[in-house]
Amino acid sequence: MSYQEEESTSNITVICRFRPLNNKEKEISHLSCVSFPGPTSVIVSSQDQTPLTFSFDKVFSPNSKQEEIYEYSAKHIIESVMQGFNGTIFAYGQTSSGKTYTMTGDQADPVNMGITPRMITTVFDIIDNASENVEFTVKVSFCEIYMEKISDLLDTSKENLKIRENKNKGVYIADLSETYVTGDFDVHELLRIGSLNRQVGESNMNAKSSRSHSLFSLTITQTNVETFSAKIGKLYLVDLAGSEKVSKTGAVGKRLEEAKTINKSLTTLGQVITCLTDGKSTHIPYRDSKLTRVLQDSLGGNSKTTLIVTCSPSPYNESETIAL
Ligand SMILES: Nc1ncnc2c1ncn2[C@@H]1O[C@H](COP(=O)(O)OP(=O)(O)OP(=O)(O)O)[C@@H](O)[C@H]1O
Repeated sequence: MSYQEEESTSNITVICRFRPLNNKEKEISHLSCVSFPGPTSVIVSSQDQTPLTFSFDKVFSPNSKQEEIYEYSAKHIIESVMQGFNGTIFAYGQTSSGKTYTMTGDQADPVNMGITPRMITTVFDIIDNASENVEFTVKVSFCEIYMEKISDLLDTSKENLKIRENKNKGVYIADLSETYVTGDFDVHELLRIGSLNRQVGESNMNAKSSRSHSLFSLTITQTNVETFSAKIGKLYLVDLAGSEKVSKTGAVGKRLEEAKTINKSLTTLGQVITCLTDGKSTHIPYRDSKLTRVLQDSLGGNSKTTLIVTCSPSPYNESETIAL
């Protein structure tokens, strides 16, 4: 996916976040291959070519805090979901670039907490402070897409679930469990349990690498008890499987097949986002992967999307950083 020198249209915000160098990278070199000339651009230096400048709606350096990322990427999405629209936040990047840290982080630590737990808390703060005329119901689903198969992370007996579409529900996953919740504690607990069920594997670059795309969703229905008018907003929080160069991750056999499937679905996501942002495409290839098909109603139309591209600042990963 390439996002160079382009402004995003209003419904899709693309930000880029660099994590600090990790110990393995420091052993190779303490130097970073990136510099930040301004809040919306990054320069990636390379040994072989002239430095390249990339522009995003916002670029976050390795010093950035979880709270800043949340404020910029997520707050406007919650407002939109509470008005009855759909919203999606993705983290996209190379293995070990900080996707899970950005999306989930340390749920128990207020400083290192990622976007998802912060959003959960905010949603229930808004509900608690809403007018008494409005009744809310909130339901949670959590699934993963692994090797193009959808499994329920909140009920592990449900595997290979099918995608369906009808006029009332739009595109949905048949039989996926939906758990009604009454407070943020319940949702944090479901997030914790579901995360433990996620497919992980070991690669050369990350001992607990996420090999699936995980999709955590909150559906919020608000009914005005005087007028009986209702609005429904759906929020998807998506932690994508790592994009990677197969040679570097040491993938063979099953891991190689995983990597190919992951890279194919990420390519489709890139194509869908490019079609949505260029404003010219008449055909959007949602059906080319399960991920984009499931998210069809949450990517196009009136929905709001933030794509967070996570990157390593190390020269060791410079070619992947440029490729993103
Ligand atoms: N911004 C950051 N600040 C501090 N530590 C970070 C940051 N981003 C990532 N890390 C740390 O780097 C390691 C790898 O991050 P993480 O697991 O989030 O990567 P990932 O992109 O989700 O990888 P994978 O695709 O393999 O699952 C973790 O130990 C994480 O805590």
